[in-house]
Amino acid sequence: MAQPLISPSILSADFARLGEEVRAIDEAGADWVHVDVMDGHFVPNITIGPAVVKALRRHTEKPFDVHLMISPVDLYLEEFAEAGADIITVHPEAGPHVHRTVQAIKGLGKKAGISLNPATPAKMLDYLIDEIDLVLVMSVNPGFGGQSFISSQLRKIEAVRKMIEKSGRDIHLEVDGGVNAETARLCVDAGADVLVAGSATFKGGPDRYAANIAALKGR
Ligand SMILES: O=C(CO)[C@H](O)[C@H](O)COP(=O)(O)O
Repeated sequence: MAQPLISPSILSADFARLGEEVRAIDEAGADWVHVDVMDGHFVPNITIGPAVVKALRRHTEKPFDVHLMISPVDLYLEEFAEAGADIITVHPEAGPHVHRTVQAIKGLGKKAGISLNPATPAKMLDYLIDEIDLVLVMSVNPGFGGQSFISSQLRKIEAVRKMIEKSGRDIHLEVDGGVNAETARLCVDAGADVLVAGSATFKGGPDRYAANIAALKGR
């Protein structure tokens, strides 16, 4: 399979040692660092905020791929941008004017992503595809790591890949949720070029990170 970029979700890292964990995945071959931001309102879990993103920034130069599962979202874009996010991904359901949210992210000089929940159709991208840098297909309902991959999302990945090709733009297609060495292959075959993996990266502890990332890349 083509080799995808791997963006380990630090949701599955040891939160008591987050800086070390970020350095360890960087050294183990992670391409990006995926930061899951949850507010206990848009999704039923609470994780981390911009202060933690800022504190982690000095531990790696790899791009910070920040997935905001918060509502309202517009209020916090600037803080995450200043904290060191490189890519900021939002859900269309997180506010009334998602096009404006994308413009705000771009206005902050950051790459903008749109995340599609399992029940959100690819069609949602029709009037956004010309503005964005990344599409994140959620292959679990957002909120928690360690869930099983929802295989109906493979059709959506294929549909989004076609939309990206038609747009002629350079847009990443990222998949998040239940990604392991086996589902990684299915996602890449369907058209994904970036894979988020929490459990499958961090399982077995730091000594395993390099092998886990290599397996996700299909090596
Ligand atoms: O966004 C997320 C949940 O909302 C996580 O990034 C995702 O679930 C990754 O965890 P795992 O690889 O363990 O499934």
